[in-house]
Amino acid sequence: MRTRVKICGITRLEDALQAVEAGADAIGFVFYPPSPRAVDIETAAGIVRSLPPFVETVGLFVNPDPELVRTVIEKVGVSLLQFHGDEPQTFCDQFAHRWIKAVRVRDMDDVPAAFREYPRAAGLLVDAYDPRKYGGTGQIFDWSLIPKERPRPLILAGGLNSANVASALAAVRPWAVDVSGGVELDKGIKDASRIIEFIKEVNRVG
Ligand SMILES: O=C(O)c1ccccc1NCC(=O)[C@H](O)[C@H](O)COP(=O)(O)O
Repeated sequence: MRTRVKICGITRLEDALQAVEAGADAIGFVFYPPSPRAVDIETAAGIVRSLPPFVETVGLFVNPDPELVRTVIEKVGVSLLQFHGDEPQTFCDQFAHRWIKAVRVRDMDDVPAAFREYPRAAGLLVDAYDPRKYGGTGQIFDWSLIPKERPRPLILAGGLNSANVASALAAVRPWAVDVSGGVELDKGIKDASRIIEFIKEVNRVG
């Protein structure tokens, strides 16, 4: 099975179109104002409306006000929600919309515990733990902490780039990979050649 690719932290139409052209399956928008990759609703809506069909569009939130999530669903039209904070399952499940949950991995039980805690999540995104940041850290973590046993799809994130993604795929065998900093020129500004190299490398390994 081909490994899916999500390019996260999109703030510009040209980056979204280049990601799709390069073969990205999903693009992510950060609706978390403290992030240097935060995007406003009007910009994200304009990007989503310009995309071809069959591209997953992901709205990322960190401990959001539910009203913000509803506004993003209604005005941007994202196809999937990503909760990247401390949201419990009851919170994530209130929007009648498909969602995934991010877990920042520090020890062996974090992933099994999250699969138990979020049985209604469409998948689990595993990311590096940093006490100062919820995500977009640019750091890899110890992939041996991810169990082989997974009841639902697992998405690997955290410090991935074209130089390390082959080892990551060999070690983890995830359903999908998620990258942000590894394909950027600057925060929120993607680099077409890095996106192309990254996706080429994922497809080479499979
Ligand atoms: O990207 C951010 O700034 C961000 C801020 C707060 C929570 C999540 C955030 N990004 C989440 C993502 O999905 C990133 O793609 C993921 O953390 C990996 O980022 P990177 O290590 O830079 O590839």
